[in-house]
Amino acid sequence: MIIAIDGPAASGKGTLGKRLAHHYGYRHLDTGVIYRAVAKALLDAGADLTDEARAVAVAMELDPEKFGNPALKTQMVGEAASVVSAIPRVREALVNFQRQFAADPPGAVLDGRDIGTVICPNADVKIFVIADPKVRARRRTLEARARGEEADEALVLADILKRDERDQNRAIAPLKAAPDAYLLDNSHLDIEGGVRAAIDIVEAVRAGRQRV
Ligand SMILES: Nc1ncnc2c1ncn2[C@@H]1O[C@H](COP(=O)(O)OP(=O)(O)O)[C@@H](O)[C@H]1O
Ligand SMILES: Nc1ccn([C@@H]2O[C@H](COP(=O)(O)OP(=O)(O)O)[C@@H](O)[C@H]2O)c(=O)n1
Repeated sequence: MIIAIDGPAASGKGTLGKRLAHHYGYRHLDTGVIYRAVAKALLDAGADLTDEARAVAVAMELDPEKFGNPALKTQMVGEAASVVSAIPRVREALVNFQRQFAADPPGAVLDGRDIGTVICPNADVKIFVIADPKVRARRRTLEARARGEEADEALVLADILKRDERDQNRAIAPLKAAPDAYLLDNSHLDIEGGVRAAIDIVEAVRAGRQRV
């Protein structure tokens, strides 16, 4: 089974993806880290984020072993990721890796922006996670502070809104819910509540299929 989770910045996709994968014994891929890794490599090299040839070359040489690097999680890298991810050839260079990850047994949970629409349009279950922007900003701020970073909630909110706007309006693979995605509003749920709601969605889809 393939579970696709999409949604805006800091909506809780990664948390749900990880927990769902654990629940079902599947593998989990946070696809945001892939774009973050491309962005960080360009930033580290002092390269222009819009240098298409260079960005594509970096995307083709990514080392998945390094996707766990905590330095990928910063706000600056997230913002840069949103710029490089709008380059069509960068996205194309990363499609096969993601689809292969999704296809490998025993099953997979992928979270990102275009999983249900572009990467895995035939996913068994698609969930589009949303949460009030202020709630997302609060949670992301607490997360950054827990890592020991300084974070101003108003600036975090501005970053989230700017990234959502860019991700929704780009020409290729924009952030949007697939027509057959289930909406999960995480604003007023704690993590356990969100996980239960997501499992309920998966189980409802499975039960519906068995009836057919
Ligand atoms: N339902 C929730 N209640 C409280 N905090 C949450 C909830 N879901 C996620 N979080 C926290 O919000 C932050 C963003 O969640 P994350 O899963 O990283 O989002 P995304 O992958 O969409 O960017 C994390 O610090 C996470 O622990
Ligand atoms: N499938 C994906 C995942 C991320 N991205 C881009 O990568 C950026 C960082 O993604 P992320 O999922 O790590 O961001 P957060 O929601 O964790 O803040 C996003 O703002 C998108 O521009 C994308 O274009 N497609």
